[in-house]
Amino acid sequence: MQLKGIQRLELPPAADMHVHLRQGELMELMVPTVRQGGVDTVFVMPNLIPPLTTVEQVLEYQSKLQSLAPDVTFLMSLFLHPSVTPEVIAKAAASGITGVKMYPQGVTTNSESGVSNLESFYATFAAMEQHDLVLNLHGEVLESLAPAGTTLEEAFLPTLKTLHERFPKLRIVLEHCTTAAAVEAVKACGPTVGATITAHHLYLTSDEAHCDPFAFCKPIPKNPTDRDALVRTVVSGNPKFFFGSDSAPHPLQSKTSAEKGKAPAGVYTQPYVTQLVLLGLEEAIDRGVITEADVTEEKLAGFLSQFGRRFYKLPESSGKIVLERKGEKIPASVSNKDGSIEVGISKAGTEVFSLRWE
Ligand SMILES: O=C1C[C@@H](C(=O)O)NC(=O)N1
Repeated sequence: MQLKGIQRLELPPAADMHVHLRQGELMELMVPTVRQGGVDTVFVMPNLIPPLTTVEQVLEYQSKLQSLAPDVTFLMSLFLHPSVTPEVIAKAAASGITGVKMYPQGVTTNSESGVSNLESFYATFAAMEQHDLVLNLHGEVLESLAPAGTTLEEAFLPTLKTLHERFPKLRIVLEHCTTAAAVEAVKACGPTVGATITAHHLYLTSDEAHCDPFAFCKPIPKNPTDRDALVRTVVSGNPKFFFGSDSAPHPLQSKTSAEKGKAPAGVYTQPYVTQLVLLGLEEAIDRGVITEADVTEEKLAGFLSQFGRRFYKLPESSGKIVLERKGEKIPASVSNKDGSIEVGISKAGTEVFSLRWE
């Protein structure tokens, strides 16, 4: 296959192992965009207001999502908090909850009740290891804790190693990894440690993220070398790395009216998420970072669909998505019927594959 020249491409539906679907009216607008982007399975983040710290809250949220999209599989997570005790973990496992997300306190959107001391959660992690729940890490330290010259993500990597050594059977996902160093750190761990890679970190760098509010997110995109290391990882066929878009919608108004550098963090990619991964690879071919021969259907299916399902112990999807070049361009935004909520989409105006389900 020659990605740049190909007119039609068939793939298994994507499994997007890191999504923000929000709540209320914004959730109602977001949920239908999951399948629009070619995705049939999502791992849903719990950083709502208030954060989802009880099994009951998570199950109630799941049933709302499920009623909005009966044909999507919603894998659910708890927000790591002192109230998530080993007893809560046992109950979560019995209720079909998949994972627990760790947000360092204050590092990103709705993470004010996040974690300031990981060691205080070791009993919870031991229970997660015992009940086979996944630990999902927002792998960054607070700016005040990062040594000069190190990224917030690189400063977190020793913690990943410590957790893996201490809990070798605990499945851990380093979410939305953005640096070559993070890729190497994940490779150095055993098979219980994996990582998600987003679409937008395959095409954004810090230059764009600092001047365009629609490219601003956490972790901040890094330099071209890091971006290109992520692209190479996607086409490497290494099953430790799988797709998780971190699609993070914020009302357009909050992005455009914020003072420079103060916009809420989050890049919204969900309605075109499969196409945006392909676009990231196409741009990398143009830059000479990878070649046409590096991108095969097998590797795309592995990264987008199979590796994530395998890590989460799910069966493969029986569905199919078809991507065709028809001159479709990404619209500027999605909005609800009465226009009261509008969310800007990443890479608006760019020509991408059209996607349909078969
Ligand atoms: O980790 C996160 C959270 C997300 C959000 O908006 O919830 N936005 C981000 O950019 N990164």
